[in-house]
Amino acid sequence: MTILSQNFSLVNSWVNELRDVGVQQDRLRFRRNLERIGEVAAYEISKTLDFSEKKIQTPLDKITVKEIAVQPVIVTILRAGVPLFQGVLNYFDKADCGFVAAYRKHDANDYFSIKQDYLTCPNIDGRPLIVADPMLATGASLIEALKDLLNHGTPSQIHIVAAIAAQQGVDALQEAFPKAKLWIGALDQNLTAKGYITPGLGDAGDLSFGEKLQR
Ligand SMILES: O=c1cc[nH]c(=O)[nH]1
Repeated sequence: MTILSQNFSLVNSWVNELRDVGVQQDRLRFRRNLERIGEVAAYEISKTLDFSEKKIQTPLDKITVKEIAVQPVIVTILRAGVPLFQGVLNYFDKADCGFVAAYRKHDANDYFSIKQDYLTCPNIDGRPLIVADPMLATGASLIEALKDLLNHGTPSQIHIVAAIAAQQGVDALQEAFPKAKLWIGALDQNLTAKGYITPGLGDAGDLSFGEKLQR
């Protein structure tokens, strides 16, 4: 697991702004900070990919260069994942993309189960798979989405990008997918009874796009 804020960088400032109630209501800034974390994660992931040689012609000469051998597939879970996903896609601009729709269905006691009702993805066989999910809380929706994705093919690598992860979600994910590499903005220790990361930042989907109606 790589914690992108561990060595103190701009990522710390972006995560701080995501968390800060005095700043996080600025939706444009909130989404852009998620996007920036996605961009940094994409850059770090790119260092772990396979590169192959190709020849290009400059205006002056031919040159042999190194290029990403196989473009990744980037997947996100709607709707909260969209800004982080956009950041990863900004850098991996030749990637293919997939989408999963999942939501927490709450019962009368406010316990929730994960309902996944849509998945579309291009061929992931032999390609790096990057899943962008901003809040890795229990890991339940991510694990379910990944299991479903792996019914569609076998990626060469699995990378998970999150802005904030809870230790419980990290543990669950690492147990279910020991080979997956995690790239997270910051690691928090706790979850509330309702499955929110604490201190966390609140509801990433609502802060990005407005408060949803409960269903
Ligand atoms: O803390 C959390 C957990 C899941 N989703 C969120 O938006 N926030």
